[in-house]
Amino acid sequence: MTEIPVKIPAEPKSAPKAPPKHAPVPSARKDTLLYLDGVSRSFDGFKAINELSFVLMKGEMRAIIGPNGAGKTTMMDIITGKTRPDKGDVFFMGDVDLTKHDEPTIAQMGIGRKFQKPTVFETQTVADNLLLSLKGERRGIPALFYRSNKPDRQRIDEILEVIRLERRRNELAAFLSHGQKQWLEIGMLLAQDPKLLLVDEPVAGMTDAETEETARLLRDIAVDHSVVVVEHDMGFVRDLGVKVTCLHEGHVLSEGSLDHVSADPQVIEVYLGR
Ligand SMILES: Nc1ncnc2c1ncn2[C@@H]1O[C@H](COP(=O)(O)OP(=O)(O)OP(=O)(O)O)[C@@H](O)[C@H]1O
Repeated sequence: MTEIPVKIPAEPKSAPKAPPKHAPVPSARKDTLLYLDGVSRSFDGFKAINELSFVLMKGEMRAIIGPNGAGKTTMMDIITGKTRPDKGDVFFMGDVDLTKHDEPTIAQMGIGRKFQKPTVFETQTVADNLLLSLKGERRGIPALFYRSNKPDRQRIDEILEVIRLERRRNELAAFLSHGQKQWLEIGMLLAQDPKLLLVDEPVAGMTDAETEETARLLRDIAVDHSVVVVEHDMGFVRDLGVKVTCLHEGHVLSEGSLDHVSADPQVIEVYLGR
């Protein structure tokens, strides 16, 4: 009997390895949430940010201090995409180049910013302010027409507890004190489930008791969030109990514990004016 030749398929050549989708994160940026290096930005020839390097690790809370005009706001503007740097690296979560994204995209990526002045919806209740801020499809739907589901209500309850407003949940935001409006706005940021919260001068205009409570509130939030707080109030910064970065002329002048920074002769000279 004639054997039918069986054609044995040739062994497939091992497929060439596909290049990794993303280049590996350089070790300097590994585990960083924010990584700024050599960042500069001028306005009409004036260097508001000058070779700024700043690193925030995942899960860290940092306080940023510095005299007026030190570049704190411009730094936040660069991180959030409001201002483009002239040069330098700005990375989020190790490998996301923030200089290539616009402001709405950066917010979507999980960088939430709270400006100094509270901007809550005064004619809505405290709970509805949070409901309207929750991440998801309900954005833009008037609270009146949106039926919250159980997970939403649970999340709102959790946030109300963090921001110390459980007992005010059904009151209009207009009736809150200035400090409570600030807390509500922090809660509205939390409702967006951000990876990083940037909080600009949260205690300006607050009573002493509110200021002390805000330090506790931010410490609670920092247990499971990364936070950058820009603040002038040194008592409050001390209560935060975190690493401090002092900016001056768009550059890091000193960094470390508040005791270390406030004992730095350069800081004493330029910041404390002594
Ligand atoms: N859009 C702009 N055009 C021109 N100059 C600007 C602009 N934005 C910031 N500057 C200048 O850059 C410098 C840094 O300003 P920035 O607001 O970042 O400082 P800051 O540390 O936030 O100050 P403050 O504590 O007073 O808020 C200031 O001299 C400011 O006048």
